[in-house]
Amino acid sequence: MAEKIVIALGGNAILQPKQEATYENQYENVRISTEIISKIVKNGHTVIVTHGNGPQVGNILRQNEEAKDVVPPFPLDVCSAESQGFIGYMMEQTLKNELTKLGLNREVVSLLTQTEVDPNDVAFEDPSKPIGVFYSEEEAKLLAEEKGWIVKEDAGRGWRRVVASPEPKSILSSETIKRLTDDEVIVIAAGGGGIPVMREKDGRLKGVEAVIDKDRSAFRLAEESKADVLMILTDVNNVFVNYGKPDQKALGSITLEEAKIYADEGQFSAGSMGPKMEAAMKFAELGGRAIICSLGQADLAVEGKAGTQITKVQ
Ligand SMILES: Nc1ncnc2c1ncn2[C@@H]1O[C@H](COP(=O)(O)OP(=O)(O)O)[C@@H](O)[C@H]1O
Ligand SMILES: NC(=O)OP(=O)(O)O
Repeated sequence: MAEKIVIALGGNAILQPKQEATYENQYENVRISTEIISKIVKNGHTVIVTHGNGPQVGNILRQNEEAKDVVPPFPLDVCSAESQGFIGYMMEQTLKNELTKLGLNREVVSLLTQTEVDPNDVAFEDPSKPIGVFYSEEEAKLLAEEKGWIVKEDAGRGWRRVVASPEPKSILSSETIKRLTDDEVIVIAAGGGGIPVMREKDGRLKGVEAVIDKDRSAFRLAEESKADVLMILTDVNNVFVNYGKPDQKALGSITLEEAKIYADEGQFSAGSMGPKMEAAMKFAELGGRAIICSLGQADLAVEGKAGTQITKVQ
């Protein structure tokens, strides 16, 4: 059965933590991702692709700060737009090339997308979104002192700069995205969670200095574009219970009720699997099928043969 699938690509799909952030490295990673996505399209499904931008937006912000005496720096929402632009460019180009290789002549378009947030969101008081590269605790604390950054430990992987990450209220171009997908166009949208914007009292839009979590905005995108499937791709084949312990167990097909029990037990870490499971559970609550799996098993997972699959009822 042909389905409309929102595919959210994790940060690792664009840049692995130990890789240098060169254009070439990121382009090749994106090409590998789009090679797999093109197989899903070949199997007859409609896809909307979204992606993270944590490492990239952090690096762009840093470039702005380091060059501030030569070129005036841009605010974080503009850095977010820049990262969405360059990742979208790589994705649009590689996806088109991979589809052509498979003999598919499909239109691919990358939309610079704004995401509305609430300016009074409590998240502004407690920055939590890691961006940029990883540091040792010592380096991070030194940078925090020198540059006035807020730094935090990132899910056991090292220390990173953090910025505010408000909840996405709505994806501003979701109606257009829906129309394009109804017309069989493959859309890349809301990259990096979308550019955070707020509405002034008179209704005008204004940029907000923050970075939205892409798993949360992927849920909004799936909800608003009326997708059948929300698929979150990361670097593990499945979600696990007792992750990292000798008795860890991979989750296959589970119900929303089971997922809620595991979430209440604290099985999903706040900075990594937590937001993915939160998005997946919200989507399952709406009656859709949510999948969390690795990039390499994405096409199998769509057919229900891999990954963690969450639905309201089995
Ligand atoms: N319960 C769990 N099951 C599987 N992976 C988990 C779990 N808890 C934490 N993780 C970690 O979550 C990571 C994926 O989250 P993250 O690195 O933020 O994803 P991405 O950057 O791909 O969006 C995995 O590499 C794994 O180390
Ligand atoms: N915006 C965002 O969530 O990016 P990452 O997935 O790269 O952290």
